[in-house]
Amino acid sequence: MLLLFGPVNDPVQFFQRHWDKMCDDFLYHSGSLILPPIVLQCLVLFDLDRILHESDKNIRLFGLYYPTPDGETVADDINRHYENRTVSSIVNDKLTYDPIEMRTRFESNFRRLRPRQRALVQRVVRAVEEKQPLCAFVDAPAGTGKVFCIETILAGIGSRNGIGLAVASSGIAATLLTGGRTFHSRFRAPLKPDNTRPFNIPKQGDLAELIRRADLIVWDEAPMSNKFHLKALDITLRDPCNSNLPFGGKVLLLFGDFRQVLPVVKHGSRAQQIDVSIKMSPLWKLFEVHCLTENMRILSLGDDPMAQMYDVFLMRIGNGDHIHFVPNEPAAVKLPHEICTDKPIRDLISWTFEDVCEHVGDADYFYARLILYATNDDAGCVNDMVLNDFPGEVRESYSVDYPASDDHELAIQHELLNSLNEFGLPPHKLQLKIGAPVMLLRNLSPKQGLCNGTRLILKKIVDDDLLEVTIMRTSKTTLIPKIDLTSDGETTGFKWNRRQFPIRLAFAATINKSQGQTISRVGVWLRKPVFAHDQLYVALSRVGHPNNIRVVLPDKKFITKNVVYYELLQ
Ligand SMILES: Nc1ncnc2c1ncn2[C@@H]1O[C@H](COP(=O)(O)OP(=O)(O)OP(=O)(O)O)[C@@H](O)[C@H]1O
Repeated sequence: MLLLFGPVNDPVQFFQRHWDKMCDDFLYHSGSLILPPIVLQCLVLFDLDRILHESDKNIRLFGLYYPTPDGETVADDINRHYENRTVSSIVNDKLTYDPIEMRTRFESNFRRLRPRQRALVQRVVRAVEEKQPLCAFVDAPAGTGKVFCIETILAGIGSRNGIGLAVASSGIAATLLTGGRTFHSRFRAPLKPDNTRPFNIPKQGDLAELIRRADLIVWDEAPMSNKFHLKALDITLRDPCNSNLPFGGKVLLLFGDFRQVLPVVKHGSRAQQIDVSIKMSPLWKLFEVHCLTENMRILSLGDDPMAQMYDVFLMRIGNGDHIHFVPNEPAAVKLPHEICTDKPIRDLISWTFEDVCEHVGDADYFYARLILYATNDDAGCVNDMVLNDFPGEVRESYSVDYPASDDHELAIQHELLNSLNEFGLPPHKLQLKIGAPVMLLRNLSPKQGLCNGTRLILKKIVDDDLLEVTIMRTSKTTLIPKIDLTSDGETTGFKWNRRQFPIRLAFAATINKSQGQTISRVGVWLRKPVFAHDQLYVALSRVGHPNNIRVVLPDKKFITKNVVYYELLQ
């Protein structure tokens, strides 16, 4: 992580000083065998190289080389021996599951599938068994069992010793899938989409081998991605698969909901936003569409009429079915008074974070609670208010800000940079308290579940450059270093860096950040109304029952705006 994101000025010296602290695993596995330091160094370098490859980097880029010419081969041989591998490590990683356990999971889930879920799973498993190409899109509104179906399909493939690659457009969604990776990291896709070039995957490399051997590719939250990425994936898969069929003849399964956040087009018009949707891709016509319609979260509540009514209401919000809401105001919607209040934000904070002082550091408590707002202007304000009431001493971390170029004229503008509070960057003056929730702002290690949007609990400030945190969803403890985050330079006209912990407080977050997260108690602060497609639906659908949500609106009639791009929902 330090090499990828951190301020390690001299990686070679850093390695020489610390390599011996990184070889505990190898010493443990070597048992009675004594490995000389030079071999241990090779093993550490080999492991580093493997980790860097996940981010499309390698040790040589950091000036690190094996101490002997055959170091890499020696390390690979030893690793293969320990792990009993016969194929490349990247493929091996995908084959480490137990097929018997997979069969048990598949059979247990399969019995519970609802009719539409079952039809989908059977269709996919049959295509894989018969090696038939398949392109399918699964329209899955919130709670209809998308993750449940994906996991069932992956278990079915795993039970036959097959390989299923699970990717997602966002880091958060990737962490919910077994072996999930972001689409960008798995396929080495550039952030700026280009539909004319394949992704950078050499045909003879490990990744190409993995793609060739994969029986299935599942892509969750596909509607959040740009149509050019779909096209580039098509071109990319044909080469390693030696096939001219679309997507190399693979079984490709896209999951998602067009009622959710769309691909980002900065300052884009409605037409531009719609145009980049995968639905506008010429490839879209190849996809057969399956619909999951039963909200399993609501079904699990039993025969609860309020939950059922809330489900119907949510679908109307998502589909922009406003006709009966506010006559003559197509973008306006009157929210039910049961979920609304015009009381001050302080009341919303007390309701959402009830008895917060008794839950300092309580991961389950904070995982279940979040306040959402629509615009970035409101960022910080709610977080600061809650932090004020939160017990404990305020700890401050100041960033070091500097222009990305060496231009001396720019170099004197530190104070100006310190004063900027750009979206996606942590603040210059980061105020924290031990036991408070924070949110990660970068995909540090999707494999460890450290993604942009991952919520954490701050456990300890180890020193000025390191935080000890607990990942809320898994309760695992990990370390977060200070890293260099680059601003896109939109405000300043030039790019600049901020060296800071890549986090923000997470009592409150934007609606967009909450996508894909199930939260038990949600406060929505709509001081300013939503501005993007189906943001209101995303906010309201985080919960399955009206008792678990409170919306603060400035309008006493509880009328607010709902933005829906109907073209994408047809
Ligand atoms: N057929 C099923 N039988 C029993 N439980 C199910 C079934 N399908 C889904 N569930 C359960 O319903 C809940 C919601 O399912 P899941 O998380 O898969 O939905 P989702 O569509 O991914 O939701 P979201 O997009 O809101 O995160 C989960 O607790 C899941 O285990």
